[in-house]
Amino acid sequence: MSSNANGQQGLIKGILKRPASISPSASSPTHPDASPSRPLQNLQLDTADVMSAQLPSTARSNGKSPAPPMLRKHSSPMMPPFMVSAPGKVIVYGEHAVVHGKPAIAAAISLRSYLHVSFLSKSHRTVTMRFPDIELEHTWELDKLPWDAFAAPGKKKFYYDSVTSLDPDLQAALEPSIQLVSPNAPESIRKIHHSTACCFLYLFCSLASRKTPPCVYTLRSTIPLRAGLGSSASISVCISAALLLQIRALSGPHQDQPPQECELQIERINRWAFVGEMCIHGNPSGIDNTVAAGGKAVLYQRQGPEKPPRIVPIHSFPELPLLLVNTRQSRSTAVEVAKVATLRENHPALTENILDSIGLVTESAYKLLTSPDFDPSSLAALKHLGDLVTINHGLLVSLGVSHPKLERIRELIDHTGIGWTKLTGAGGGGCAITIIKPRPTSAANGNGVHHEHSSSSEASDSDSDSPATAAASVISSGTKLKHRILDNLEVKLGNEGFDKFETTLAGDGVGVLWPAVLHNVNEEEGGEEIDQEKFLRAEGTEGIERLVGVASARARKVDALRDVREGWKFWRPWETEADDED
Ligand SMILES: Nc1ncnc2c1ncn2[C@@H]1O[C@H](COP(=O)(O)OP(=O)(O)O)[C@@H](O)[C@H]1O
Ligand SMILES: C[C@@](O)(CCOP(=O)(O)O)CC(=O)O
Repeated sequence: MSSNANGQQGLIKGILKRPASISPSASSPTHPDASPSRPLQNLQLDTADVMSAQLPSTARSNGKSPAPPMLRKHSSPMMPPFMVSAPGKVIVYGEHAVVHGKPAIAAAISLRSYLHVSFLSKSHRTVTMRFPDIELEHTWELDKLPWDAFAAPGKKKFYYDSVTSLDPDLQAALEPSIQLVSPNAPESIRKIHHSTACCFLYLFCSLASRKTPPCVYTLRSTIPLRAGLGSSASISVCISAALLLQIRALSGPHQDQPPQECELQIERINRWAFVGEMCIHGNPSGIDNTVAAGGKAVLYQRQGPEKPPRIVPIHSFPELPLLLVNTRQSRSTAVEVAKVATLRENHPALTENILDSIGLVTESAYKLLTSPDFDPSSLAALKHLGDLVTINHGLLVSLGVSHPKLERIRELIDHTGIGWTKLTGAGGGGCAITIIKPRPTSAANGNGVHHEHSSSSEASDSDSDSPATAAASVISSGTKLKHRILDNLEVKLGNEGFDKFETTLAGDGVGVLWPAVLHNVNEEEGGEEIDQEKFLRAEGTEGIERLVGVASARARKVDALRDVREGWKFWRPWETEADDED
């Protein structure tokens, strides 16, 4: 790839492609997860030095061919901005039963948070958090942050450490800096701002250092907040990944990274994201950050109070088109969980049976997904997964955690025959998900409902679209019909006050755009830099996705499923595994 306008792109790519290197004289002990392929040994990286580090002449620009040697640019120490991104999640099977020890499956969705990191000249000595989704903006003076507390003997944590609880002394040391945030906001808003600020500062003070270059962290998310979609885990993963990249504690992402190495990077990000989640939630289960960091899907099962939960990645979970509808009905997870507990007290045998059945639903899905014969493109396999969605919803209704709005959404969607629908998460409001059928006409829901959209007149209508659409003949008529159904549905759902999102299930985890430059926009001039102001001005989900180079299959008018994310790189252990098998 050619270098960008300021000539630093090759250098930055090189930095990303190598694990944090050490000077030969460094005498730090070997850290626990060092491996021959990951010669990471330097445990206390000096961020300022690292961030102006020189590309070794052996670094390669694209993973294939050697890049021309580059000289250190003493006169231009400022880094171009970079971005990281992480997905939200849905529970596909097993919510509520998971509280009672049964397994659940959660998967990533293509709604994501995006964090833009830009650097200021050294004279600034500040760090700024710009989080407009919650109207939060704050600048701290770097020298006034409690670095000594975080570096004190017994307190200092390293990037490879596993931190499973927040340190009350460190929380107390952060308190004065947190109290500076939004002092005049109403109490309810201040609480949200303070927990987000705590998430950011705890990670910043743990991973960065006093010598960190002045930075601005700008965050925007396309994930609705507090709707059970893991928005907090997604931002925690972004913050963790950005800081770990800044201190060069991550290798890649790059194309030919072995699966174990991908997993190591994901694990490292995930550990710190869990710390961020603890700042926002107190006692998170860890499932949301695990999915946001690693992507795809995981099986999750509690193993009692003393043991850590069982978390098994499901790399074979297929990427599926998913319709997500937000009731916009606020609900409390605690209230819904308590409802099930009460039902269990009043009707122990019945409730236990329902919970067991939900456990069986999850196990059936897991068995199918991990079977050696599993063919994600087979209609029978998709129908099996879809039937399990329908059964799971019925069981959740029996537990009393649905809501009239969720039932209304299911009714509207079932009527179109477009897919299999269930509530997701705690219920009592929140969101519904629909796994979309490949061909809505032939795969109608089979319960005798008349499908207004499956008439032949509609199908032929869709074939005689405008010249522009017709020219995009790569879209099959089945897909056009599906789009038409979805468009009609959007109007109906919108009229009733629901928000509809067309997303993808089981996609990528954390992603990196380094530097924050898009190339196909303006190739001749070295691409277009995504600067902080453009990022802040982007309008809504569409504006953000367009700015950061995301083009959905639908926007590209093709039948393909996966969104194109131009320039973005991901750790995809499943892809390398698949390649190895070839
Ligand atoms: N886009 C965002 N910008 C800033 N903070 C966010 C954002 N998304 C989530 N958060 C933080 O996470 C909290 C929401 O977490 P939570 O209530 O668990 O909802 P969810 O189920 O979506 O994770 C917010 O109150 C805020 O502290
Ligand atoms: C109902 C439950 O199983 C899932 C709650 O999910 P959410 O809060 O809607 O993301 C509770 C839990 O697992 O802690």
